[in-house]
Amino acid sequence: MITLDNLVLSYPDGARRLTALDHVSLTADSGELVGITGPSGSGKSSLLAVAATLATPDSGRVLIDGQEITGLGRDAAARVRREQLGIVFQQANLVPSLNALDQLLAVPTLGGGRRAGRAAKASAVELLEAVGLGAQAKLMPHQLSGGQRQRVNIARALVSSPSVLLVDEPTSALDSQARSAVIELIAELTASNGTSTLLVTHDLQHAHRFDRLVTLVDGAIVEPELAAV
Ligand SMILES: Nc1ncnc2c1ncn2[C@@H]1O[C@H](COP(=O)(O)OP(=O)(O)OP(=O)(O)O)[C@@H](O)[C@H]1O
Repeated sequence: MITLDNLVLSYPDGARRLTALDHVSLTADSGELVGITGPSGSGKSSLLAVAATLATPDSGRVLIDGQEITGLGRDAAARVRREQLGIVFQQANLVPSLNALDQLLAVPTLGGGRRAGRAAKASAVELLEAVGLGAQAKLMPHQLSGGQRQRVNIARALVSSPSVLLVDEPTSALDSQARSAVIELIAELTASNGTSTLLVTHDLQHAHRFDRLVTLVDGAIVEPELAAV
C-alpha cells in the first residue's frame, strides 16, 4: 500500500514559489490501480517524483506499507527505489545492446549479467511470459515494436517484486491498439501481483480499467471519483 499524506511541493519561481502539489492525500491499496489525470502542469509528474523519492516535499509524508519513505538519505532512498518501487516512465529506455531477457537480468536485484544463475534466469523468463513476450526473449530492442519495448520496460520494473508500481504516461509513444494492451497488462499485473499502482495518464479511453481515477488541477485533487464502469 502507498499513502501520500498531505503533500505540499513548491518550486522557486522568481521571487515567489510555485505550488506544484497543494495538500495532496491519496492511497492506493494492495492490488489497486489508481489513475491520475489532469491538465498539463497540474502536478502529475511532481506527484510521481515525490512518491518515487526523487523529489522531497516541503511538507507531508509518503508511506509504503505504513513505513515513511520521505526524508530518507540518498542511500536509503535508493534502496527503497530498488527494493520496493517499480518505476515505468514514458519511454522504455532499454539498453540497445541487450536482448529482452538480459534487460531484466541486468537489474541489480536479480544479481545477474552474464553470470546470472538459473533461478534468476527462470524468474526473468517467467516475467517475460507474464507480459506476453516469452517468445521474444532473445530479440534486441530494435527488433521489438514500441508496445513490446514498453512491455519489457514493465517486466523490468517488476523484477524486484515491488509493492508499489509508479507509471508515468506509459502509452504516449504507442498506437491505440498497443495502448489498450499496455493498460490492460498493467491492470492485470496490479491485480495478480497485489501491487499498489499509481498511473499518470492523459488518455482516459481506458479509464474503466482503473479502480479509481483522481484529477489534479493546479496541484490539488479536485474530484476523486469512482471510475465509471
Ligand atoms: N523542476 C521544476 N522547476 C520549476 N517548476 C517546475 C519544475 N517541475 C515542474 N514545475 C512546475 O510545476 C507545475 C507542475 O508541473 P508537473 O510537471 O508536475 O505537471 P504535469 O501535470 O505532470 O504536467 P504535464 O502533463 O505537462 O507533464 C507546473 O507549473 C510546472 O511548470
